[in-house]
Amino acid sequence: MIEIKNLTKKFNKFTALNDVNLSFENGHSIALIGPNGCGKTTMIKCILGLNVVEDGDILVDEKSVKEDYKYRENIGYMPQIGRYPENMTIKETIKMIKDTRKNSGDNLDTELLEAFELENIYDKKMRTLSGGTTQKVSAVLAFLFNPKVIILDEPTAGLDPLATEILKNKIIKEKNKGKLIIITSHLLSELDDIITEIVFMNEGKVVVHQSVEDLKKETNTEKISDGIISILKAMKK
Ligand SMILES: Nc1ncnc2c1ncn2[C@@H]1O[C@H](COP(=O)(O)OP(=O)(O)OP(=O)(O)O)[C@@H](O)[C@H]1O
Repeated sequence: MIEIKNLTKKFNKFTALNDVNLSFENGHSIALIGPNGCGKTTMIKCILGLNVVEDGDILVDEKSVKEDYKYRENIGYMPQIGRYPENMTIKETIKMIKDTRKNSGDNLDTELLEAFELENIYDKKMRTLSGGTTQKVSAVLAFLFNPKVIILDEPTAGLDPLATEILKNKIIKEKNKGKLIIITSHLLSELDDIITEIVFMNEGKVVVHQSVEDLKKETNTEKISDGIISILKAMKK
C-alpha cells in the first residue's frame, strides 16, 4: 500500500507537485494520466526515492520513504526511457542487475523474458537494440524480482502490438495476485482492460481519483477514454 500525504515538490521556484494526497491499495492497478508536464513522472520518482521528498511524505507499507531505502527492493520500475551500459549485452545487463540484489536467486520471474523471446538475442549489445527491444528489457527487469509494487512509466510506448498484448496480460496477472500496479500512459484506449482506478492530474494537482467503475457510471460511458474526455469537457465549462 502507498499513501502520499501533502506532497509538494518544487524545482527551484517551479512547483511540480502541489499538495498531493493519494492512497493506493494492493490488488489495484492505477492509471496516472494528465497532460505533458503535469507531474506524473515527478510523483513516480518521489515514490521511488529518485526525487527527494522534502515537503509532505510518502508511506510504502506504512513506512516513510524518508526512513530508509529498503522499501525500494519491493518496487519494480520500468522507466519511460531505460538507460543501460551501451557495450553490455542483454545477458550481461540482466546478470549485472541480478548481481546487485542479494538473495535474488530463487524467486525470479522470467515469464516476460521468455514471452518476449529475449534469450534468442541475448548476445546483442544494448546500444544496438531498437527502442522497442530496449523497452522489453526494461519490462523484464521491472517484473524480474517479483516485487509487490510495479511502476510502469509509459510502458507500451514503442512496443509492437504483440509485445503490448503480452505486457498487458502480465500486468493483469500480477494485479490479480494482489500486487499494486501504477501506470502512466497517454494511450487511454490501451488502459481499458487493465485499470481499476484512475488518477487524473493537472498542473501538479490531483483533479480526479476515482475507480473505473464509478468513472464509467458517472459519465455514462463504456470506455476509460470516453470517461476522461467527459471529465475534461465538464472542467472547461
Ligand atoms: N529535475 C527537474 N528539474 C527541474 N524541473 C523538473 C525536473 N523534473 C521535472 N521537472 C519539471 O516538472 C514538471 C513535471 O514534469 P514530469 O516529468 O513530472 O511531467 P509528466 O506529467 O511526467 O509529463 P509527460 O507526460 O510529458 O511525461 C515539468 O514542467 C518538468 O519540466
